[in-house]
Amino acid sequence: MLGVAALVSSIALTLCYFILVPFINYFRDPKGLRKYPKLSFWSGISDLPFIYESHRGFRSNAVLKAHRQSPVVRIGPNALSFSSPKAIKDIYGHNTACTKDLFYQELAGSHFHLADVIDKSDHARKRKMLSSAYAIKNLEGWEHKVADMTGRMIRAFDARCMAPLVKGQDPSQQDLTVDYRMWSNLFTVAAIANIGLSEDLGFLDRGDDLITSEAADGTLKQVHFRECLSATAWAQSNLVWSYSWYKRFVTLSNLVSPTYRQKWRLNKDWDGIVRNRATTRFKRYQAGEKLDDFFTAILHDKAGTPNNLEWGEMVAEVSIMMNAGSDTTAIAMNNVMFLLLKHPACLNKLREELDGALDDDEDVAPYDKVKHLPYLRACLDESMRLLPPTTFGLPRRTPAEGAPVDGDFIAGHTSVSISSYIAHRDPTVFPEPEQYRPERWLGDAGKELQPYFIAFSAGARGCIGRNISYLEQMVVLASLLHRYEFALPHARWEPTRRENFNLSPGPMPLKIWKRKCLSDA
Ligand code: HEM
Repeated sequence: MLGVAALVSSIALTLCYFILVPFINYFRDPKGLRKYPKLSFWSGISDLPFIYESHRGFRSNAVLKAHRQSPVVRIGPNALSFSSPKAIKDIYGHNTACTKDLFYQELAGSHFHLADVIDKSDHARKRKMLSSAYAIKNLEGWEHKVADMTGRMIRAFDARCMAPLVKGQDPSQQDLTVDYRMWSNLFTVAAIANIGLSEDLGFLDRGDDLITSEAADGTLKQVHFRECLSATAWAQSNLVWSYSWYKRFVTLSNLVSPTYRQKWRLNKDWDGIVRNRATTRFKRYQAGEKLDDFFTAILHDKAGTPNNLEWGEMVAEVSIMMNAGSDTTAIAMNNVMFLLLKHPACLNKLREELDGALDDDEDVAPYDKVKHLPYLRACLDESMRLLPPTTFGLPRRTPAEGAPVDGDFIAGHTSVSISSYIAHRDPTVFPEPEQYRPERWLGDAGKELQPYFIAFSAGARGCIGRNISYLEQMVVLASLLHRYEFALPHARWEPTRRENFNLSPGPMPLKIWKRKCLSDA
């Protein structure tokens, strides 16, 4: 009898917690959020509709459609999405009163890293520690590492070159020898491992991403880097949106879903990859090796004074470096190649610029020769405008006393965000936003667009790695387009795309052959 009573009361309590309390809160509306249109009928009551959209694979596109009705959309009981470019400064600008939202805390490991730390002074400490390593003046120091990786990519691509494509024909299946999505990712992981940890992963020489993962007990095994990182992003980006329930969702998904079980297992392997990178590099430091890389900046300042970080914090910084430092740039590289192949007039114009700047026999484009090429930069920026690698609305939290956003007063402790995918489609700033038009970035008109370009976010929490990313993107794209021709499988070919935290394209098989003018030279 007692058992039945306990069961009934726990069901009643659960129903009350999940249904009654959210309903009451919705109608009480203490923050005045009910006036905003909702992403879906239930979005004011529960985060589950947003979690459902995540599983469908392209949240930002669903939010974009909702923004056609309103510049502010309620995407969860406590979460607003903005679309107006005016909201950028309020949410992300240098003087914003908003902080990173609880989202970052939920996803953090035992220690915060530069990207997920919430406390502003702790962030300032970390950013100061790492800023010299990432500074623009240090790019020269990293250029030879990027050049080395580009040279290896060229060797791999030379070996996969086919006979030129016959005009008017599509490549045959066996001629599609380069999965550019994979190769650009092998490149960025290998490059950041070299720049960040002085480690040679050999990915570009072998053409695979096999890497050692180290369990907490020291057991080692070989895993695939891309599979582990992508499974982690898939699972986390599906479930995190109901912050207070996230940890329970992780447990539950592990119990009931074989797919999730597999993803969380790969997530452990991802942690093991990071652990092994950190322990491997630390052993070299202990052995007295003096290495010029980001890890050195984590260990001590330029004068050699130790930073005395806890081991967990060092591992966390290695984690964000290997993650943010590889996935985003690889997506950007893939997208710009795709868009240029889809827009031959832009590709020809870029080739003309590159051929004017580079010698015929130059394999790897020297950064000095390409860094100021206006059309190259315009092609990259237009690609990151149309398809920003990181598409989701980066969640910020209003301060306790509330804050103005886009002319509205938003109550305290509310989650606010603006997705770059949406902001970059504002036709008042970017006319014909769905068109790939690098020309819009040229000259003074192009400079005026910069405050509305948020692929790297903005303000104090903007991307610290953007200079490294431009270095990699420019050198690789210039070198490859100068040396090769590429063809997509056919004229209407499109990649699959899934939005985890980044908008991740699927494989992009290409045919590749040497450019005639160069092979004749
Ligand atoms: C196309 C390439 C890249 C894109 C689109 C990109 C985008 C972004 C964005 C949107 C943020 C803000 C994240 C947030 O607020 O949650 C960010 C922050 C960050 N990015 Fe990047 N990123 C790129 C390349 C890189 C590279 C190459 C590195 C490292 C080498 C890097 C390291 C970081 C770090 C550490 C942060 C946190 C900065 C802070 O909070 O102070 N990123 N990035």
